Amino acid sequence: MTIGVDDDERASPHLEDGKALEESWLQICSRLKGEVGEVEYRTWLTKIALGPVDGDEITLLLPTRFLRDWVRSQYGDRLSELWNQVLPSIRRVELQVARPGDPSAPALVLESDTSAVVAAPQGVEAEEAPRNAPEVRSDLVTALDTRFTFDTFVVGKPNEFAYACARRVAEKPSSVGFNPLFLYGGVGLGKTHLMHAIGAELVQRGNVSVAYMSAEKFMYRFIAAIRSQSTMEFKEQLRSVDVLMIDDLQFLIGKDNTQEEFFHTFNALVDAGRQIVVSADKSPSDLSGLEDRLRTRLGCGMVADIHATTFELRISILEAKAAASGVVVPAKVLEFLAHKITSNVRELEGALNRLIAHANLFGRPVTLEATQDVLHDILKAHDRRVTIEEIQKKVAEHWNIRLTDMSSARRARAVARPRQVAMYLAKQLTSRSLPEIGRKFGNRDHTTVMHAVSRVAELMERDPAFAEDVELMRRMLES
Ligand SMILES: Nc1ncnc2c1ncn2[C@@H]1O[C@H](COP(=O)(O)OP(=O)(O)OP(=O)(O)O)[C@@H](O)[C@H]1O
Repeated sequence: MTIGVDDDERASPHLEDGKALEESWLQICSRLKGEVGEVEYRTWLTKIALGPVDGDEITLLLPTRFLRDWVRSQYGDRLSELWNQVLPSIRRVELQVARPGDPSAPALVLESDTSAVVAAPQGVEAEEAPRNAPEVRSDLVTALDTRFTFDTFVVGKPNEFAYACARRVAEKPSSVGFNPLFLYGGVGLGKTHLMHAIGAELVQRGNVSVAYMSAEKFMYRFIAAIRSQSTMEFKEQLRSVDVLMIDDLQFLIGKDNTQEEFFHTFNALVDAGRQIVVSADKSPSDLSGLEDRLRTRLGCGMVADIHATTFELRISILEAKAAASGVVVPAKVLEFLAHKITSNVRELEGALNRLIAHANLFGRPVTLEATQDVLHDILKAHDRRVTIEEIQKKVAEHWNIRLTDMSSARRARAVARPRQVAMYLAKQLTSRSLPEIGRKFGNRDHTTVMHAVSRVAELMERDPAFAEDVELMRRMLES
């Protein structure tokens, strides 16, 4: 991290003036903030304190080894460049750890003493550099995506519980009953978004170290640490954070050693009062393939699921994203997309983004016709091939009624309710009109179908068990 500067290029040092040093640092901080963004800056760079200057070298101090390594790997070169630009007498930047909690740790007072501009950091851990020592892996953490905040997360029935839990953890990490927070749900429904939002919120409040990574990354880092015989450093880095978030935990199924390591890290952090947030595609009890003791511990805090989106939520998400893009997308187009693309938010967002990009590129307004044209391939892939007959058959089987009752006149609830569900699913999963659906259900009127659709939607809102049943049915039919 040393950058060379010719002697004659060096400006006269102003290091006898502590203020110059402080001002230079402020200037550097402000430039870094502009370059890396507020969230990154707060997460990593506000933890840096000025250390002593020795000749042409300045020492910067970080509270943990983990932070030092991270800052060194991500910002080391840039810090050197900036120091040299702002204060050319500085040619080298040294990063050191000032042990937290050490009573002799430096007060980091800027003095206008001629010999020591900054109070000597007595608590500084010397940079150990034994030959052949393994490199400490500092690329443990994935930076938070600044787009994924609570503000940009659209809340609706299917995700309101998970959202409330995430907010709670961001406000009061490690509260009883919320540690760990386990978020689960299908692909592309917002688990990662919520985790990043927790991270962003915590970082904004300050003074909390947050580590987010996928379970896959966790495993690769762990393997790399074993290979380079640096598992102690790996453990130390992980265990030094206040909040650890691991995404897509299902990846650890069948990876016994990594699970074991994760289990110990998990216990160490929870025992030390740190917060853990985990996401997966299934609930802890359904993650067969994970060790029992790990599943048990994962289910000990708060388990929150994110359900498949409803039409209303898809519309709200599309509205929010269209508004943020600045492109006018007519309500008809949004409704069309929300009807057609029901799989997950990622695909819905992808389709809208493509429309918006197209509109921007050609400067043409978004119309229903243009949408069908631009999204031709996506819409084709989403064309539902489920038939009303299949729906009737599956629903009848599930609720244990006769197939003929789908079109019979019987009105007993045990028969009428499954029939309504089948009508609801027919509306959701096929492109048939209400009268067409009615005809398939014993020549019923389209208003009967309309009533069935709204009745089922209403019941789903009121009764989560019923909603789960219907959702399950839908997924089975779609797959
Ligand atoms: N409620 C929501 N409001 C706004 N955007 C959302 C919402 N839910 C999901 N998204 C967006 O959808 C995309 C996919 O979400 P995300 O990556 O969080 O899904 P995931 O559940 O983690 O999926 P995976 O299982 O593939 O990891 C992201 O761009 C995210 O911002």
